[in-house]
Amino acid sequence: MGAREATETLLMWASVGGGPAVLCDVLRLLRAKRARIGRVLYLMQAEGMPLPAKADLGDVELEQVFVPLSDPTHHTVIHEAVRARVLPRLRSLDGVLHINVSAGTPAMHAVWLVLHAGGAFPEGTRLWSAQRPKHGDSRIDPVEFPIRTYLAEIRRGAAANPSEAQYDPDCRSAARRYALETLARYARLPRAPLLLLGERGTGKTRLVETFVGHLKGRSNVVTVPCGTLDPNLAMSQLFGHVKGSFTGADKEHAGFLAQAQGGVLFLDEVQDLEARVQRQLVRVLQDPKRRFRPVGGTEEKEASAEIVCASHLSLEALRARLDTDLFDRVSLLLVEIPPLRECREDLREDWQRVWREARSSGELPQDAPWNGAMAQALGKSPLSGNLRDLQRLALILMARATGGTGGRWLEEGLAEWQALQARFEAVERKDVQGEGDLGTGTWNERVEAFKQRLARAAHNEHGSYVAAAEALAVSERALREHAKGKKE
Ligand SMILES: Nc1ncnc2c1ncn2[C@@H]1O[C@H](COP(=O)(O)OP(=O)(O)OP(=O)(O)O)[C@@H](O)[C@H]1O
Repeated sequence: MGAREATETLLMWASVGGGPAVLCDVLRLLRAKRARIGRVLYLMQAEGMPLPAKADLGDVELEQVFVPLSDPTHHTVIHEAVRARVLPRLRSLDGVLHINVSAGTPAMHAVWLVLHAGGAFPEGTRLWSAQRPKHGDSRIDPVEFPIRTYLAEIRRGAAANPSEAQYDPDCRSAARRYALETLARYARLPRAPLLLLGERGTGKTRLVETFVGHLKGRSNVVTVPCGTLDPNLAMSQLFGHVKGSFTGADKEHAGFLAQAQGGVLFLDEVQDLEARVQRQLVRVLQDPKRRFRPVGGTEEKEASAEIVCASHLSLEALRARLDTDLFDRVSLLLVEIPPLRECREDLREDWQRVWREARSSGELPQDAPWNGAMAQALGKSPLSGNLRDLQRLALILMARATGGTGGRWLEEGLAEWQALQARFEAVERKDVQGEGDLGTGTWNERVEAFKQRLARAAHNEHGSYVAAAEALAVSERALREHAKGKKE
């Protein structure tokens, strides 16, 4: 078979014990399995290891890749070396990649399998296990351990113990790095309530459920989207109730706070809690043991839970919506998660993460598509829906890529996303500016209401009160006061 026809690649370690004979054996056995190997990436731990004779290789091109290993039995050392020296070479491959996992130490086998499970190799990669017994014939068998098995294992582990931080604290943008570093510092403090503010879709919920839970060493994170609590039952939903405490309470109910015992109670959109619940929470927060009384109960219970709150509102708007005592207690430690438009240096990484999560089919590329037009479109979009705008783009592109709409799916999908974005951005602007609705009341009340909307719109447009005040040549304080609806 000529090298021009053969498009498949074999990747394997140079066997220290077996030498070139192992490679020739593997090539022969793969050929018998109808693999059309035209190229071999031959990984060598030390320079000067023997190579097969040209005649034994025939048309197969051999590319030596020197991967120095200080310790070939150490998983981390091997993993790092392979990531740095081998994976970048795989970008240029066409055709199927075959990997012989058998040559090398057990640590090397494990690294191939983990990389495969993590999706580091091109779609369609085949793993092989080759054996050369002292007696009898050599053989090569497919590694029968499908990726799904690993992934299921990883997901099971992650669900039971979400210890992996989803955010990369080494992010590029100064704004996000500052926020994450502050969050990490604060989250390590036991029993200190934490408040996260950030626009919708900046990933607050995910951050609390993974990063904060992990930093606090508490895997049990009970998330309560406060707006979903039933106004009549909110007290019981949060603090529980005893049997018979109200009509329909035919058995005792523990409530979210008790469920978060020893873990984290995450109150998302905390301003949506009704006033009575807010008052009750004040009591819980001022007690280091987090004691509370279930509805209808006489005895207090103790929930040694950490409390984290989040809101998409600005600090000013949150202050206006929360009970003052509650606001004072939950806002002791504040972290503001910046919107994506203030972290554009991280955009490509964010896009890659969102793509990987949204990727629903093995037919789709593992790596998020990227070109100049996309960089430009994403770079200039206000991305007011934050990660959700990226999710929309991923879904539009995926629908086109899998829908058989031809080769221009990327350009056409991008144009479709831009058109939709324009619609959503317009809705967002109207929402902030209250376009078409000039309110009711006296002239002065309407003027005040209008100033409030103007101040909020300026904040939204410029990303912060400082920037908005500078652009409009007004004092930052005045702008904040207007946004709060406070008269001068
Ligand atoms: N690091 C991440 N990588 C990929 N997707 C993410 C990441 N963080 C969050 N997401 C996804 O982005 C979306 C928004 O995240 P999340 O719900 O955590 O944001 P939020 O700030 O709590 O917004 P909202 O209050 O609107 O729910 C979710 O669909 C979530 O799954």
